[in-house]
Amino acid sequence: MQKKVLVIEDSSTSMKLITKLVQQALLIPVCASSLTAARHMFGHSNPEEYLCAVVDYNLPDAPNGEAIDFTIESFIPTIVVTGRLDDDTREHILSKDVVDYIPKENAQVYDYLSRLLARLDKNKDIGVLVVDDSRVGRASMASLLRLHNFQTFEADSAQQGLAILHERPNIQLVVTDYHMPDMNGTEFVAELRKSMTKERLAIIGVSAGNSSLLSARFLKSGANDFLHKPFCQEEFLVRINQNVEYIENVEAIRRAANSDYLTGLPNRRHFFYSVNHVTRNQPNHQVIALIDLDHFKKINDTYGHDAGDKVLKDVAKILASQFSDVYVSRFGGEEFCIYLPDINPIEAIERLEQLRESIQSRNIKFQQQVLKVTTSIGVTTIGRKNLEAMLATADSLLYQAKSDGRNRIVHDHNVS
Ligand SMILES: Nc1nc2c(ncn2[C@@H]2O[C@H](COP(=O)(O)OP(=O)(O)OP(=O)(O)O)[C@@H](O)[C@H]2O)c(=O)[nH]1
Repeated sequence: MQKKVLVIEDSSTSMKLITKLVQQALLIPVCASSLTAARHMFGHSNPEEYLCAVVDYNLPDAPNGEAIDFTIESFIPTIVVTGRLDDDTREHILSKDVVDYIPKENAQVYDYLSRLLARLDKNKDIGVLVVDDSRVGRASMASLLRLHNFQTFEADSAQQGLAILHERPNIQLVVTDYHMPDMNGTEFVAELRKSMTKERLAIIGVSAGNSSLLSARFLKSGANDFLHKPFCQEEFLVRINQNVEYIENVEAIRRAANSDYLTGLPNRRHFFYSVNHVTRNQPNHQVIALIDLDHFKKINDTYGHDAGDKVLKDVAKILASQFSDVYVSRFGGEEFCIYLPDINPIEAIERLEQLRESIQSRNIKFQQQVLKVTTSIGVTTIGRKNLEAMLATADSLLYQAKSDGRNRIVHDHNVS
């Protein structure tokens, strides 16, 4: 469900800018130009409907941050924007349980706000583990993380931390103290790095130790970052967000490198990588199917390239849903490939026949038109060690399916 953002701001220029950012983040702005209007608009709404509130510190009927108290008391995570840049205001704002404080210094603050809104929305699915034997230390870091919507887990020892990580695959970040009873922080980091890379799990070391060597030891043991205690709330959260963004960016690059831009299916390179892993274990039976759309050029020529793209996307969806248990790829153009390991060849051919029929009977909607397409499929059931050799056989069977009239399967099972 699309979440709402309560915006309380008396400057119409700022309101316009913030409203636009909220909409760009695919959230619904609920706008009020004063505290009174905000109370009226919020009424008895359910705070769960709101992702957060963006509140101006100084309003005509709330000159000293009273609107912040209202949103916090209403259980809405609160981001404060203010034109006041003095330290007293900053201290006053940060003494309250706000998500963040954004001084209106320059145009960059709106970029920061935009990223913050996107983060708050995404953070609800991200786990962060805090490992510290001090209950107070753990609780203070965990409560800051909760303000930023993270799913937060706490461990009072390295062993407990390892157990929680094992149970919670959505943990993307660990914040660990150095002094712990069973294992120190750098030993804990080294242990984690045995199974999880920096790109899969970010680790931030924290310590009150005076030695500047400690940060180097954490980093050399595999931590992504380090913070000296006591740290300021803003620095802690900025570092947390930066490290989470790093993991997300690496994942986005990995996904883009491995998938076909149009259909989202694994691309040829990734298919070879995954399938070569499986073939090394020499599965009992292996089936490879090469699937090629028939007379696809005619669809492009008649209805345009966008219509052709829509056909490719719809066919890819059918493939992905009917063969989610095996390996599917768009090889390029209008050609797809499926690799089925450990399968009875007859069952594989039946499944591929169902696929051919599903594609043939699908009404593909493009603008006001309904498009139809058929496929020719070459299937080799003679498993070989070498993937290229199986593909070459499937290709010649596909060629035969085309020359026999298209919209059919040609296979080599039990053909002498
Ligand atoms: N819309 C669209 N067309 C593509 C894409 N990639 C390749 N094509 C087109 O796919 C068509 C393939 O045409 P051909 O190789 O002649 O094959 P065909 O028309 O399907 O004929 P047969 O395979 O012999 O049945 C060409 O017109 C390419 O431009 C794509 O990503 N999108």
